[in-house]
Amino acid sequence: MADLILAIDQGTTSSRAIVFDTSLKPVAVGQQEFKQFYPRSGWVEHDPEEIWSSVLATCRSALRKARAKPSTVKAIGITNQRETVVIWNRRTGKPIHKAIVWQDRRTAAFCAALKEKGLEPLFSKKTGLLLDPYFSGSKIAWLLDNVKGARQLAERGELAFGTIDCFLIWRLTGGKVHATDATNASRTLLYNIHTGAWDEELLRILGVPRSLLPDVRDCAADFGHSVAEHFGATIPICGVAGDQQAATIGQACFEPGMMKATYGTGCFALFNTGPKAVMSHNRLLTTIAYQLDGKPTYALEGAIFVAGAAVQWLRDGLKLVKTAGETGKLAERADPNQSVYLVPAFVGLGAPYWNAEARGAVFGLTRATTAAELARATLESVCYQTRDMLEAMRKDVGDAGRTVLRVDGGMSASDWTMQYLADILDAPVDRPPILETTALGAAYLAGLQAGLLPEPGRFAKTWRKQKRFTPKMNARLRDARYAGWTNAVRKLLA
Ligand SMILES: Nc1ncnc2c1ncn2[C@@H]1O[C@H](COP(=O)(O)OP(=O)(O)O)[C@@H](O)[C@H]1O
Ligand SMILES: O=P(O)(O)OC[C@H](O)CO
Repeated sequence: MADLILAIDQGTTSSRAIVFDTSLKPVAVGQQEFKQFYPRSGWVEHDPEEIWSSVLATCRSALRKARAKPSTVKAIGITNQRETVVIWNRRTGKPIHKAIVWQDRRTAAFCAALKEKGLEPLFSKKTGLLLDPYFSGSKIAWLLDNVKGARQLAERGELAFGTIDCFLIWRLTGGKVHATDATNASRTLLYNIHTGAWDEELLRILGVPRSLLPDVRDCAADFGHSVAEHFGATIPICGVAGDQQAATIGQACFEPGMMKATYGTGCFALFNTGPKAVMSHNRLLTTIAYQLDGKPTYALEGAIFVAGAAVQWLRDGLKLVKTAGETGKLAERADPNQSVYLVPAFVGLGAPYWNAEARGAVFGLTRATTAAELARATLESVCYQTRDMLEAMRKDVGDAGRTVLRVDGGMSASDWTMQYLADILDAPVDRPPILETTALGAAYLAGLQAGLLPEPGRFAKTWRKQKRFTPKMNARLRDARYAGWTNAVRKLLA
């Protein structure tokens, strides 16, 4: 039987496992949604035990569907929702609390207080990030301060922190390996992206003991072996990257100037800046896109918290549609003369606004407004937010920002949205045949390390587009539509 690679994609709303062959064709998929906990307004938690059991179940299901003999699975790649924090007891392996999810805003006041003290430039300079509750650092501090006895245990070296990749590696290796990769480390607010080390000064400011933190490795590296009881054989774990970085790899954005945007729960655009860390002057993030052979490649990133999540809200909250896919058809029926704008600030606004306290609003409603206009406004909001990000990027990198955008993720399946995106950005939008580029990126990293797949340059040549969306809207209409959006955001933030 031919060799196989198992990619684990642990996302915000579901865990997926995809078995790939060594030409990176998906052979079988397992997927399981898990529970979201919203204990208070703006708080979002996951149960780490459910994350673990869903990962095990989806891997086993994908391997079963692929009829894979355990000995033919040569490598495991892991990609994950980033920033989400788990802290567990090193002796028992038990988490001390639920995972605090990247969308969680409970540390907004804590971050604001650090900003008041003028500390944001220091954090930005070292980590490329902003003092926003989005990132792991303030969530770790919250757990240490709010879970009884946690700080003492941490100071005695009895606790371990990890983003989801790290927690899964710990569990898969039977507690032998406490490690993460440079892309996940670069999202914590604790990791110096220039020196490639945990930063003692930032640890001190946030009150995080060094003993909590994992070892940081390349994206293609030795992360230990999964113990045999999980999948019937010991399998090397050798590819790890945060999901947005894995999508950048899966989209083969290896050259400076290449850009991808992934439309899942949120939307995250990464623009490759090569071996140079470009610091944004326009409220974007600087992050590690990937690290191979000890050399980091950097990216500018725009992060939007709500993209597909707004479509889910239409489906599950308002019950305007039965499936996410119906929103495109509904939007087509909308009255072109109505100017309805939805600003989906359900958990605040990310790039380039970074307003943790903002909440969503709809503007321009009339008696004539129907579900169709609301659906259109929802899909459009994702495109306008991408334009906001791109405007900031173009200011940072000039005309290099006027590039083709490679898209992926569940929402990129919507032709209506992708055409509107090309129109509003005034840039071509390319969609590959496989929208699961996140898992593909993780599989590629694992296959690269296992010696099954070629170096990035040759892998990039295999990238194909399924469809290009070319801008068709006239400039006057584009400017008017976008001006309506910026006006709506201004009113919301006033
Ligand atoms: N055809 C579609 N049109 C609009 N939105 C869609 C469509 N298909 C899926 N989505 C949205 O995409 C998201 C799922 O994408 P996915 O990449 O699986 O997300 P995640 O990895 O964040 O869980 C959901 O929020 C869903 O509402
Ligand atoms: O789970 P996703 O695909 O929405 O991605 C979440 C991001 O990694 C958060 O930074």
